[in-house]
Amino acid sequence: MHRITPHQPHPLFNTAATRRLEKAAAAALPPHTLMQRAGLAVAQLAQALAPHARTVWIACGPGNNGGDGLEAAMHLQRSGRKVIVTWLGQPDTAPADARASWQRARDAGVAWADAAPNDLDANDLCIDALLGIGVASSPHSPPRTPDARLLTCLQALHHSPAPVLAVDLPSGLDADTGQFAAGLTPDTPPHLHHRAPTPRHTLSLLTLKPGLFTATGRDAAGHVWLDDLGVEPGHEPPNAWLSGPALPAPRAHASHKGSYGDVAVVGGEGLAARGMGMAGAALLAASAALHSGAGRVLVTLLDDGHLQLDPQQPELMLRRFDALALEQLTMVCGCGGGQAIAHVLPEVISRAARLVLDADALNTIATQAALHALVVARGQHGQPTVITPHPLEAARLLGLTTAEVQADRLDAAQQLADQFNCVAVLKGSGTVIAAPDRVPAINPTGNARLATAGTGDVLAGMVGAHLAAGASAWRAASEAVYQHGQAADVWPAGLALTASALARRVGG
Ligand SMILES: NC(=O)C1=CN([C@@H]2O[C@H](COP(=O)(O)OP(=O)(O)OC[C@H]3O[C@@H](n4cnc5c(N)ncnc54)[C@H](OP(=O)(O)O)[C@@H]3O)[C@@H](O)[C@H]2O)[C@@H](O)CC1
Ligand SMILES: Nc1ncnc2c1ncn2[C@@H]1O[C@H](COP(=O)(O)OP(=O)(O)O)[C@@H](O)[C@H]1O
Ligand SMILES: [K+]
Repeated sequence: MHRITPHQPHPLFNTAATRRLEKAAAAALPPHTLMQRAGLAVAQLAQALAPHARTVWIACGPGNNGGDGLEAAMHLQRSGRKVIVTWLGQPDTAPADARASWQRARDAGVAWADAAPNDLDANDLCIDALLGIGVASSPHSPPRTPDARLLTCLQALHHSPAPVLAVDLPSGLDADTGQFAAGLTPDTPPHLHHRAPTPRHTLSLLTLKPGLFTATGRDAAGHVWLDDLGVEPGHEPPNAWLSGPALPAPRAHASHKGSYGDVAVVGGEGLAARGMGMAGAALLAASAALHSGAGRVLVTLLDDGHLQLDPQQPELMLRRFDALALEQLTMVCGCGGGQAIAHVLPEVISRAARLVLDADALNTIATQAALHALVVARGQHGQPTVITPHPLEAARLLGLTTAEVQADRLDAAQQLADQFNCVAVLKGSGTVIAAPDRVPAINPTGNARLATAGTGDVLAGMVGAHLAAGASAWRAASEAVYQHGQAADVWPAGLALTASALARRVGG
């Protein structure tokens, strides 16, 4: 068993793949073995997380997730804990493994209760073994009204003053998408709790599931642990990867600014056009490219030559659009581009050597099929392209609603990559990186301090710098996304994270 950190990549397996692995492993082992291993792992982690707990309340659902909880209850009771179990199953209808563990918990003498004890405190522990990968959450399956006792237990776990250890998954969370099943979403989003959140842990069993790392999964899961129950994934291919850090890229002594490439940022509609000056977005992207190590950074502002120099960043070279040698440049196009970006997009998409499309470039492409076709053609000509939409921009590109994009972020990112024939970065908690014919990746770094205007522009500039230095579109996107999130993760407490400060720190 080990805690999952962003320091190395991990394969992720969805429910169907996990079920196949479970079936193959179970067939090769004596009956009940996997549940015994799962329950023991849960009990061991519970002891480690709450060594001084007076009471351990274990909420057990009717299926095998509940069985894991019952098995853990037996171990914890035997080790001298005060264990209270609420079991929503019935001996005559429970799956065979869960029934066997119920019997073992009974024999060990655990206490049974209909609901959570009302005297739990921060030193105690709750174990959430209500629902695991068996949760039926497909939007296509008929809506079901969850049973009242299940909802009461879920609420008790959600509002518990004691830390919560979830078995396999936070109950109700879909392992594939990181969204809660209908009717099982916690009532108060964590950011609206007016108290320090209680620690949450999830012990994922057999495999790590993608839903733990994207959409609402990160908040729900808390710290993620894995116990593979002694089962190797064998020939089962992962459905996604949790990204790891970039390989170090030492600079040769015999190198010069030309070795690290030229980035040109095009965007920043001027104030005169529509009364909405957006030069800042382009300057943020340019600053990030500079601090990420680009050899030279050019900036083309779509402001009719209003700004001639950024005195804060004299390294940035302002250029008129017609003075750019597009075929030699890594272009970062769209940050603060407004409507003005439409005039330059056809040329940029057709001619740029390497290209990052962000923000208003994407909004414009979403409305013009001819531009979409030009992006697709870049892939056919082997010209690297990365698109960096947030969920609303992704929805516009795909003709979906934001909710539909968020409902299955891995699938949405893959659709973007396939439809636009390029690397797609779907931003947000658990940013997804996808490319045609490649297993997608979920980024493990970053946090909500990034939820401030301009951080997306910073990311676009960073991707540009990586591309300019010679990385493939995939590497440029995944390394930049990782480093962008990592900068936020190590951000000093008490210091405001603003986009311009982030841009200055991204190079380490
Ligand atoms: N995979 C492995 O290798 C191993 C798996 N193990 C463990 O087994 C777990 C999977 O067990 P599982 O298949 O029995 O499903 P589980 O999560 O208990 O849920 C099924 C129950 O929930 C109910 N239910 C479903 N949806 C609902 C809803 N929306 N609202 C309300 N109720 C809903 C559903 O009701 P039903 O649809 O049958 O009426 C059924 O009663 C897995 O996560 C891991 O912990 C380990 O022991 C060992 C190795
Ligand atoms: N809650 C969050 N957790 C992790 N990353 C976040 C969160 N909120 C925002 N981000 C990141 O911050 C950036 C915001 O980008 P974007 O929405 O395009 O902002 P802007 O257009 O203001 O620059 C993205 O990289 C996104 O992944
Ligand atoms: K659970």
